Amino acid sequence: MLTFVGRGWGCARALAPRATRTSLLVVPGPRPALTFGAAPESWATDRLYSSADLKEKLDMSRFPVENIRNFSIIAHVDHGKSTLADRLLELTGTIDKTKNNKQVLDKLQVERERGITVKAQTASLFHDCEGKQYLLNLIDTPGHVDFSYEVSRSLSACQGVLLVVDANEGIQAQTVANFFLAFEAQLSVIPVINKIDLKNADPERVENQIEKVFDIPSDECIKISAKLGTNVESVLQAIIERIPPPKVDRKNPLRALVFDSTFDHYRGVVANVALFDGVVSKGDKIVSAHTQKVYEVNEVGVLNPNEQPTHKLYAGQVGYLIAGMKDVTEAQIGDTLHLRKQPVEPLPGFKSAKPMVFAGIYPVDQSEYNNLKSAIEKLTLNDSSVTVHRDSSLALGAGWRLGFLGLLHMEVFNQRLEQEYNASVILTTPTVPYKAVLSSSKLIKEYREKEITIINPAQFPDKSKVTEYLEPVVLGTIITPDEYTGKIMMLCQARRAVQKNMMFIDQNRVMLKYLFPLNEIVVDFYDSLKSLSSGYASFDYEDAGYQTAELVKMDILLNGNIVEELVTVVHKDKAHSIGKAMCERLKDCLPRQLFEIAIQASIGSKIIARETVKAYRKNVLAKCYGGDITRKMKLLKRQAEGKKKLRKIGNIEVPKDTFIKVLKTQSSK
Ligand SMILES: Nc1nc2c(ncn2[C@@H]2O[C@H](COP(=O)(O)OP(=O)(O)OP(=O)(O)O)[C@@H](O)[C@H]2O)c(=O)[nH]1
Repeated sequence: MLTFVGRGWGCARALAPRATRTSLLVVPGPRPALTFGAAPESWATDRLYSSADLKEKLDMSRFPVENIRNFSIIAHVDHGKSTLADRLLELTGTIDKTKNNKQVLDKLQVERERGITVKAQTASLFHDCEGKQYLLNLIDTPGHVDFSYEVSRSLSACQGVLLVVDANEGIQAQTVANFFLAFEAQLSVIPVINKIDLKNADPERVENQIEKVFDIPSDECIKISAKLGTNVESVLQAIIERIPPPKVDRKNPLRALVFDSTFDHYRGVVANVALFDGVVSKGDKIVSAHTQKVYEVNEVGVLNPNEQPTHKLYAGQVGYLIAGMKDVTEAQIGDTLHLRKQPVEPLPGFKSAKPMVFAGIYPVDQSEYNNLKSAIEKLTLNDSSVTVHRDSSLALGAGWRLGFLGLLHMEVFNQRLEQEYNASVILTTPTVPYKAVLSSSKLIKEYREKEITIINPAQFPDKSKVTEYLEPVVLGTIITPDEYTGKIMMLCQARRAVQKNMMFIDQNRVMLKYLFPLNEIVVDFYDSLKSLSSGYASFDYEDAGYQTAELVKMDILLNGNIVEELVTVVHKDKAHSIGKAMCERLKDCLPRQLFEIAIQASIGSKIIARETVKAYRKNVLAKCYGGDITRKMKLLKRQAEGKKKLRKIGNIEVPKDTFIKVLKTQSSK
């Protein structure tokens, strides 16, 4: 068993907002050094390092607690968090003002390619205002529901938030979810209406929504264009005036919360810390409350926005610390660090992750097992919301079963494995964690408990050995223009959802609450919702426990051989339509081969759907008339390389991406 399974040693966070929210249950982790490539040229690091006032800038004692503001920027996806962060970095001189500053805090390749934030990023800004020098610690957070664990974790280091709302789109589902995270953590909320430059912007309507839904007086809203920089100074002013300084005591012994960390191949763990009490300096001997291991602090500093060493860090401040932690298990997010001779009561830390979907992951080639193991270890250190269990399969060999917070999370993790670690993997059908109450005494003895959680469909116990099956449910929030309500209600019904609430948030926007079986929304609900509503509806969900369900295990077979990647658990009433859809989709995706292929969906020995792929011979040499042997050799070599990307099931060769394509249809029926 890998050591990082169930790293949620940490205790329930006292401040925990929305205890049931999925995102809260997570202990995210550090980024690897690989992601810290060269900083964008626009970063003014040279200026900071070489300027005459460098020494003065890095003396953190010049920021008394009352001059510190710790805040996060939270919002629905694409409402402009990272763009506002850019403007704040520019306004405070942290980065030079150039036209090239676009989401500079989104450092990962996957973030830049997808145009989304997946990892919260910290930056310390030095700001002079009315003769006082302020230290503003900004945390830019992701907007997508799959990454909202980053939001909840970031909030533990803050006293306030900027709640950014798009002036055209208005309040969306993640706006509501993020507001409640901040509200329940008792943080000051500054509503910022962004994109007022847009032609269809209607800031007054959004102000009214904010007043109605969040009970925040409309005159507290700040209207800006982060893109053009319009009125962003008012945001800086509001941060100073409306967010309280942290409540800390520098005279107490050191108490530092590790709220994030990265892994550097040369320096080991770089921990992001928020100091709740005391002071930490280079050379201090510190202790991890979790492991009780002692370390010497090699470096402390602030992120401005990249690392800048300082002499010390003081309570109330947020920065980084390097103390020679070399092993992945030493870098626990949520840990409390204290001085060796001054033990303290540990901070509450964070709850462990509660994965919403599980998928098997296997090396394409078993000889790559150890490389993949090391890549997964490093990446889960970077993102410890991923849970890892060792797994093996007859067809796929040794591998792991990973738990993710959603499908986008799974895709991003897979993309990062490929991009940052050059790993080539096979992913199996994502499944939600079902439960079974066992009736078979043999099984109860084997599992040593009556109620088991099933994260691998291959281990789904037969109906004859079970009293009942349970499926996870979530409370979903949908916000949509009124005209789409009817269609959306039909979609929800088709997904076996039960309506819980409905309210108008303004004259033509509706907020719907539904209880959904998790497996009905995990794969493609969001895509269907977006296409039904021409992109206008938004969706967010939180954990709502379990309900009984009639479940069956469904196999997909190719010429009688079970495709391990596609074994899935489905609701009894949907087995036929899902099986049929998967067979049809496989037929579309499978390349024709030299012989006929029968694609079948079965429940036990009962075949419930079938499709056939006709035989076909792909002769890559067909176009090579005459005797150009080098050209023929080239084509044959290319064909051989292509075969490496294939998976063999019986004698059938299946391209790796076929299964991912097929999975997309799984819950659409
Ligand atoms: N017109 C206009 N566009 C803006 C403004 N602010 C941001 N945008 C654009 O909105 C898009 C999303 O901006 P981001 O800053 O990446 O949004 P985000 O909230 O950080 O996105 P996620 O991190 O993925 O949730 C980008 O194309 C920005 O250029 C604005 O004030 N006006």
